[in-house]
Amino acid sequence: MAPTSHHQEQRQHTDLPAPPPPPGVTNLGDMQYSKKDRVAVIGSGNWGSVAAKLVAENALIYPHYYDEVRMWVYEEILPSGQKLTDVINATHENVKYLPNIKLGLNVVADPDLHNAVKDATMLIFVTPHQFVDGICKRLQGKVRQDAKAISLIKGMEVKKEGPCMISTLITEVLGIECSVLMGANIANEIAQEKFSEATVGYRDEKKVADKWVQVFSKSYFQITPVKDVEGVELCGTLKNVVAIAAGLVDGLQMGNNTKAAIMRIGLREMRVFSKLIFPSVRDSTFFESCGVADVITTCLGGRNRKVAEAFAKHEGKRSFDELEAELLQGQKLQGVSTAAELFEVLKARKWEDQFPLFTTVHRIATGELPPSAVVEYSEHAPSMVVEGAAQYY
Ligand SMILES: NC(=O)c1ccc[n+]([C@@H]2O[C@H](COP(=O)([O-])OP(=O)(O)OC[C@H]3O[C@@H](n4cnc5c(N)ncnc54)[C@H](O)[C@@H]3O)[C@@H](O)[C@H]2O)c1
Ligand SMILES: O=P(O)(O)OC[C@H](O)CO
Repeated sequence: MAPTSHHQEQRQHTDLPAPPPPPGVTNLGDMQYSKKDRVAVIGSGNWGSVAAKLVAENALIYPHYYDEVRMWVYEEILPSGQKLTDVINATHENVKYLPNIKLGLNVVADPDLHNAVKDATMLIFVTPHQFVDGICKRLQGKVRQDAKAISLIKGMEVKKEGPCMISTLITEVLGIECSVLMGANIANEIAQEKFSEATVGYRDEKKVADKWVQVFSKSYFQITPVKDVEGVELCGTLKNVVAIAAGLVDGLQMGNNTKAAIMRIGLREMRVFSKLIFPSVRDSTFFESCGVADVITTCLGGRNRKVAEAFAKHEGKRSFDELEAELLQGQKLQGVSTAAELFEVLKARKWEDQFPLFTTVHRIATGELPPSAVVEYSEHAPSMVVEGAAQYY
């Protein structure tokens, strides 16, 4: 049965004038007051829960949002025998994926995907990337055609014709516009309201980007809109492969200089790959939170780094899948599958030599190379430049 909202009495400030726009937002135009928006979050993992907390707080502050934020939960039974959704709705905490953080009384966990998105005008997609295709297919014909979407998902799909970004997949399957939000955003830190930044990538309409900026912004979470969906999304996607390399370096105890070198080489491959695939990608995007800042934070403190460190410590004898299950308890890595997807693209285009770090990470993850190979390719790199790429180095 679909859950109901218990929190109407919790709404605050609805009779007050709207607060000033957040930093970076110049003009919300008439969209700010013309109709109420209903926000739904599709996904409820570590970052999904934080996203729900952020938007639910803002939904109570701004009068032009409905209070209730529905969060679709992939239902599971906890060791206590209770359903995760029941526990979230009773305690207002995602005890499995974001323990000890209150999500807000207006976040309603809903295991029914169709009900979760019903009447929503703003759809936030935030699941591990491997599940989004199936979720979108289930949502076909079930979302409002005037709804706007945003993807917080760091990952991509590979189709016959090449890489397909998740925002594109959402647009293709659901027929609605999709922006992206990426950045140096380790979820647990934002949940604790520690200052950080993010980047919204949008395609055409700045007005739409401004709405997304508004609904996510807090004084401790500052967002810059950038008209470069592909650049922002590729940054968020590819940095997970660099994070695996950084974790291997940590596991091999190679020190800070080596790790900094891996981060630099990784950022360079991110930029070259992005620009070869989408020449419209802007250089400046790599200097936003979604670019260099996310590479840094993910290589210092992310889950991909953590699991790759353990993989190297075990000399590749325990698989990433096994270590992921043991170390992350249900949370998902994106870097290993992204390395495989990336490798498919590189192989199809005969670009493997052009991207030695990306290629080597994949070969290490599959057991073809030992973890130490992460630093054993770079002497070959400069001479290998495919046509069109030289300009990006
Ligand atoms: N956690 C972070 O710090 C962080 C920060 C920024 C971006 N991201 C990105 O956000 C996306 C979502 O990550 P997360 O951290 O919210 O999730 P997570 O890794 O914490 O949790 C995994 C989620 O997948 C769900 N799930 C498991 N099997 C499923 C299935 N078959 N179908 C659908 N869902 C299933 C689980 O219920 C859980 O909600 C990823 O692309 C990630 O890269 C994460
Ligand atoms: O924990 P990771 O490695 O999935 O990274 C989390 C975020 O993407 C960091 O911005």
